[in-house]
Amino acid sequence: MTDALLDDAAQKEAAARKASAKGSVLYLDGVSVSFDGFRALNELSLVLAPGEMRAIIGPNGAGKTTMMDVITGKTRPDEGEVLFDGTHDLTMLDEAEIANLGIGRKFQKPTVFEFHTVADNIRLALKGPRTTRSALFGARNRIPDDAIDEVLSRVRLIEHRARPAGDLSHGQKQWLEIGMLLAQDPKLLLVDEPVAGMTDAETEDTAELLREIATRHSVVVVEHDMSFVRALGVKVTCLHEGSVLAEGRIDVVSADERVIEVYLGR
Ligand SMILES: Nc1ncnc2c1ncn2[C@@H]1O[C@H](COP(=O)(O)OP(=O)(O)OP(=O)(O)O)[C@@H](O)[C@H]1O
Repeated sequence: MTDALLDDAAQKEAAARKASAKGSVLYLDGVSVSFDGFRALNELSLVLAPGEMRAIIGPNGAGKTTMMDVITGKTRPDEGEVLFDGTHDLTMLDEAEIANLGIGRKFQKPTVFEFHTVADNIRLALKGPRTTRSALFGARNRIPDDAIDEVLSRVRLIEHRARPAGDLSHGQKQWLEIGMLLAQDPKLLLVDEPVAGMTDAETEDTAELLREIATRHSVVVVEHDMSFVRALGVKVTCLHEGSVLAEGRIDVVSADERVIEVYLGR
């Protein structure tokens, strides 16, 4: 292709992306973030459709965490647009405001309340006043057990409801934390490396769990485990040096020479 044709194609792509902002749940366009002159995100653009689950892959330092930090308001971009639901400009909001809009994030390490029961962990997370005290002794005691059990069934922990969360396996703690997020009924769920440290069986169950979750919520999941990403069966975005290197079906992305060179072939 000539330079003129390439410019034309890039402009058409940008125009199509712009048009897709309206109906999207998440829209990033030309997002850049620098740390001391180093570009962690470099004109990153990404569009997530309502109800879509997207897997984000890419080598260490590609910008995956920084992208999640920008979406959740932890990091402000130097430039670029970040829209939620086509209307909310996330670059103007703080972390609490973004969480209240319905964006939930699960970090890699599970952070459950180890000394509380599994059921009480969900009780704490269900909508209502936010202090632990009021959650356990006040308003949230009136949350019907049915609501708690519904979440626990979804995350496969119903049989463990009365156990202290600290007794759960690593994988079960991850599910409990996902359950705590689901209890808040977020519109968009951001999940960072959910299967790191899990057994093969737990990894398979987590893929199934996320597929179920994606029937009711939009999901962005960052993960290095390619068999897990394959099991999700969703569109994949490979980041490299802060930009999208390749995007599409996993079999296409994983066969891309550039993806093999910078990531999979290592
Ligand atoms: N607060 C910061 N200050 C300086 N540099 C940072 C900061 N946060 C991230 N970086 C740098 O930005 C780049 C992107 O980092 P990021 O954590 O987003 O990558 P990643 O794709 O999540 O990597 P990994 O797979 O290792 O988690 C890295 O080179 C990192 O060192």
